[in-house]
Amino acid sequence: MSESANQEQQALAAVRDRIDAIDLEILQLISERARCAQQVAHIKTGSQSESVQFYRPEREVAVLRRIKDANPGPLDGEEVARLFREIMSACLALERPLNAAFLGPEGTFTQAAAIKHFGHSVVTQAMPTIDEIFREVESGACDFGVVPVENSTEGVVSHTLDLFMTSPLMITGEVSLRVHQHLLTKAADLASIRRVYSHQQSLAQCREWLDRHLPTAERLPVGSNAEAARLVASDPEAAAVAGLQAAEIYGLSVLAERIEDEPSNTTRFLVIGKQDSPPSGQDKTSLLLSCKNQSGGLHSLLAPLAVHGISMTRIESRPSRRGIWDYVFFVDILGHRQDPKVAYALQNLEQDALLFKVLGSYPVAVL
Ligand SMILES: O=C(O)C(=O)C[C@]1(C(=O)O)C=C[C@@H](O)C=C1
Repeated sequence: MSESANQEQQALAAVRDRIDAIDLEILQLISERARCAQQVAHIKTGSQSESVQFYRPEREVAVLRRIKDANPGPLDGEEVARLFREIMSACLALERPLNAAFLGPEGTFTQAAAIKHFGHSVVTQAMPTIDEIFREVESGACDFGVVPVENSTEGVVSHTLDLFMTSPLMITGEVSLRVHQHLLTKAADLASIRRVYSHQQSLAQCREWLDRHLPTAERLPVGSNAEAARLVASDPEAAAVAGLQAAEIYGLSVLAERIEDEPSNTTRFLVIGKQDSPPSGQDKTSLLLSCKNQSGGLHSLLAPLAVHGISMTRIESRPSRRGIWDYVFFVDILGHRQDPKVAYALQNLEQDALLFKVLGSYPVAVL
């Protein structure tokens, strides 16, 4: 070995020794943190309160925001927050394992959203439909559910919004996920593909790519992308539009990567549960409203938001199913329903609205 190669080996060994020592220190500190979480659980279990809440969304975002603010680098803030997300997830599982229902089968973007929000220690439970996610949480069989609500390319998932009209569940969190779609198959080339399966939203997100590269293949909408991947695993003339997780789970190869028409394609998911979240300092509130069907009705209904200086981040209308041309509005505003300004505005809104329901206040997503 040359002199310079020898020096390089020694330098490398010295840094690796330092890394080994640091890892042991990190391990000691993580273990100490986990013991603190056990103490928290002990205090919570002994409390007089009727429903013990192990999962505290407002505390979790406070921890993640503090870590991001204190991050000295060189790791990126998002990256550091993701690491702490996992540490907290493991600590919570030690207190009490949490389970979350998602739109199955295994490998969907909804499952990825659940893991992004709760960390890998959450026990995810696949449900065949969005309705069943709601039912599973309503019955108490699952602590939380994760449902898709809107996509930046394709717009709202109207079925999810419709379910909020009748469900007693509340929104306790939101998750945004960059969605990359891939063409997964057992076929050797594009020419062998006769059928393309996917969820209808995903087919729509890749419409231009499919028109260009697979113009004659039949497009077959199914319940989820992962379901499409499962079907394709036994059909050599078919392809699925789905995420990488599905390729791994169903043993498919990726024939084309990132085939979504919009590179910034993002899907927003909501976390639903029996309670919403206490204030975290940076929150959103989702409302379900309807007004009298008369000219200027919506304008005057929303006036209290402007009067109290509250920002509206989203409004969607859906047929109310009470009569034709009768609509309900899904409105997101910045702030928590317990913030004084928001509370006043909501009081005024409630007086004028035909239908007024707070779907929940929840922390603005950190990751
Ligand atoms: O602070 C709490 O209430 C905890 O239970 C601890 C902890 C954490 O690990 O920091 C774990 C789970 C909760 O969701 C929030 C925070």
